Amino acid sequence: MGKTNDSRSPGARPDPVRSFNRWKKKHSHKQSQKKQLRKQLKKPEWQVEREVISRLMQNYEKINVNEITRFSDFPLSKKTLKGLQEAQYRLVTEIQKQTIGLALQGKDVLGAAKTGSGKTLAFLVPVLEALYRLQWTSTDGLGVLIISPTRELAYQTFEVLRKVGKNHEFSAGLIIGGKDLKHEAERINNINILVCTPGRLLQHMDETICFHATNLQMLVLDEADRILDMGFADTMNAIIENLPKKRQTLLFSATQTKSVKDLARLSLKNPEYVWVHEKAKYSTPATLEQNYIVCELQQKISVLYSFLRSHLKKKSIVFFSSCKEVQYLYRVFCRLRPGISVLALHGRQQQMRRMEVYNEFVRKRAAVLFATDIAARGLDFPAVNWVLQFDCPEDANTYIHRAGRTARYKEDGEALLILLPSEEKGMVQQLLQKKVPVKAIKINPEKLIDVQKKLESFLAQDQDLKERAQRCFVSYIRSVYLMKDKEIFDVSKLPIPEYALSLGLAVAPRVRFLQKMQKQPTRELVVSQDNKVSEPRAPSLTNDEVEEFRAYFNEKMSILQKGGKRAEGTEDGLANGISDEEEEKEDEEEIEEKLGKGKESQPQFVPSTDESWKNKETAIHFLDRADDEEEDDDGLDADFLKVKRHNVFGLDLKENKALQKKEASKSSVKKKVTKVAEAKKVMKRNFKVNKKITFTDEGELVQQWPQMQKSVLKDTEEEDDTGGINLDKAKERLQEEDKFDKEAYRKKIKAKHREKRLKEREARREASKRQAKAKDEEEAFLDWSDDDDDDGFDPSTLPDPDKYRSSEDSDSEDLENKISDTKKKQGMRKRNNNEVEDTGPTSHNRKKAKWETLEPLDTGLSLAEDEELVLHLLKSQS
Ligand SMILES: Nc1ncnc2c1ncn2[C@@H]1O[C@H](COP(=O)(O)OP(=O)(O)OP(=O)(O)O)[C@@H](O)[C@H]1O
Repeated sequence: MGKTNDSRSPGARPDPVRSFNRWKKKHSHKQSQKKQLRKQLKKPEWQVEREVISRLMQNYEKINVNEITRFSDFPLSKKTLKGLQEAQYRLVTEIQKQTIGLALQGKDVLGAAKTGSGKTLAFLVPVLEALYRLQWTSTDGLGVLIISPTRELAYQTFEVLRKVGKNHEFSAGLIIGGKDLKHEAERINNINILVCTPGRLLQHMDETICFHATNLQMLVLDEADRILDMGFADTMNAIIENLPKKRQTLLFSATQTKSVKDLARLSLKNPEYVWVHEKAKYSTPATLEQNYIVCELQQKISVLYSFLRSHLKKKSIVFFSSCKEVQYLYRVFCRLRPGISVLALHGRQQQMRRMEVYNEFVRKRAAVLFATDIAARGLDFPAVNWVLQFDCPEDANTYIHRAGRTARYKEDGEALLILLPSEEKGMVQQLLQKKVPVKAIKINPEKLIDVQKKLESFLAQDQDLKERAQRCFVSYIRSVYLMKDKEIFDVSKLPIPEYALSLGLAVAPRVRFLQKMQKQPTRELVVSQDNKVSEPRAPSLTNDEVEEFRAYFNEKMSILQKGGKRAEGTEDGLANGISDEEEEKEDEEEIEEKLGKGKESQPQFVPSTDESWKNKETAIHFLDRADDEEEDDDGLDADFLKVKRHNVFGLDLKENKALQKKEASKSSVKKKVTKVAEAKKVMKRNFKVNKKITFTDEGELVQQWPQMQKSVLKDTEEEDDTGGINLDKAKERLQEEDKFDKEAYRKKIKAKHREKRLKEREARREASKRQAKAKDEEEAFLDWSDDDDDDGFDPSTLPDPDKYRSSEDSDSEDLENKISDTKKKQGMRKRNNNEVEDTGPTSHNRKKAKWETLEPLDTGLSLAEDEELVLHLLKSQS
């Protein structure tokens, strides 16, 4: 026993626990060393990304269009692919297949494909990849510019960009008109991808100090042919000037521009033309069924109403040529209650309203949208069944874009074009040339519902609607008049009175430009005849002519004032074809053109030596233009008119005189002369105001005009008046002056009243005198005591004391006192009686009371004689 086991003895096995712990320690140390090493070796994320990018870029060259069916077949970033997948985009469309590869390779691309074929993604994918390739961050500023012709299209593109690019870190911004410029200006510098309309972009380029595009990598023009056409020419040229020359440019449209001149402006480098459907049989989607009907202008509204009544469960877009047509017909159709919800979209609406309408129409399953051409291009409303072209489009391209709002991306759709008999031949020909398969169909007359009477009754009740109808009328005629293709659009063939009736108007409004067009030769004749007469014509102007003359100035001034504010919103007008802002712009151009014509024609008519003829000629030109201006007025709101008219009277005559004196070339801009300016002028010339001074009877001088200041503050004011006007003092002085005037007025009134009172009293006295005289003495004798009023007492009614007591003055005095005492006593008693008898004493009672209170008079006669006397007196009284 007592045997111990020594574990440390040599040869004994080591303790496994201890050795494990030692191993564990070593191992963990090695692991941490390895970890540290790995950490040191690990590349930064950007570096890894760069490697991925370079691998992707190597694959760009290997892209084989024929092998691509899906987006994932392209060498795209994971972030873009994820975004596409999440938005349910997997298979590529033809235009995407053919252009994305080229764009990834950095080439300039001109892409054209039918409407609804997916061109938006064809440029958005390369946009995202371009910035990804460059590892763009928010601090790098603006990298890509996407320009759209309309606000709605820009908004739609921006939404798709947000959806597809949501996994990228770039910032994207939407810059369109109708929002606060300042608000946009604060954010614009942090935007990497900017979706915008041309007008608004240029405004920022001009007005936002820190906005620049020096780092721009890519420029995209959606609906490129539209953006590069004449309408946007100036704006786009200015924008391009601000962009770096070294950049990639992508142009997309369903109707692509082939103009070398247009493309030269963009300085494209060996661009790749991709016309996906160039060899296709038709230039419109195969799933789109297209028909046209021919009907008279006056039938069109009834046709539209009948169409809507038979398509209540469908979603339709109806295109009109001008905003005013949309505005009027929208209201009328809302009142007609066709049984389907009616919406309106046009360039005159507020931006918020436009967005609301856009979103509402996207959401609705069945509805009809009345629109101008702002909705013709690019908009991707889902599930539109019908596109109706109420007014003939400007050209075949506009037709294609309008019709393309239906039958998008493999969906079906139908398009119906309404043509006037005069438009049929030319338009159908154009469409066939453009490979648009349209078939003529006929209206079923049994299904046609005539709404003219209803419209007439609406207008009879509603003045505002009537005015809208008039504007609609003029606007439509003008749109036809301004169309370029005169083979299709012939304004002289329009049934004008019938058209007015169809709008509900009993009388066709005067369309002055048409009248002028018809009268042109006559006017010239008149002028040349007048030319032989030496009498100036101006004095023979009628009042109406003078009014028109004034209206011309007014309109001209308003146009000149508007001049500087046209940048914003230009895109909408341009997108409208012939509508809104474009209408106005064209009006302005027309006016300017006529001004120019006027200048040129003046020497022809005006003998240079005869000044009066210059005046006459000026008047003639103005009247010409006033004709046109009324046409413009049709397009303006009643408030503005009021404002304009208000301006007229301050300007016209001065303008007239100035124009008569100066040459026509200098007449375009006149500075408005204000009353203040005129007053200053007078002050400068040191003119003195005439005074009117009169003399009083006392020979005092009284200044009657200008009125003299009377208040005490006068002197101090004069002392203080060292320079300028002290407003506070002037106010104080006026208040004092006011008090002074009021006091004087009060005194005057008081004196007047006093005088009146005195006159009245005098009149009363006179009347009572006359009354008294008229009564005989007896009566006067009996009545004297009845007189309450001391003033009314007439001493002449008393018996002449001289007759009885001529020498007894003291006695007579006593008698008088007696009488007065008696009178006083009587008066007192009478007052007492009055207090007792509410009803008041009758004259009989009063007399009785008087007799009762009289002291017995000693006549010196016997009682019998006294009685005799009394009886006699009583008899004579009765
Ligand atoms: N690869 C795709 N897969 C599925 N749907 C697609 C694809 N590409 C586009 N689309 C859908 O097709 C519709 C039309 O696309 P998009 O608006 O880009 O046409 P577009 O060619 O630009 O038309 P437009 O000429 O009228 O402007 C959209 O609804 C879009 O979501």
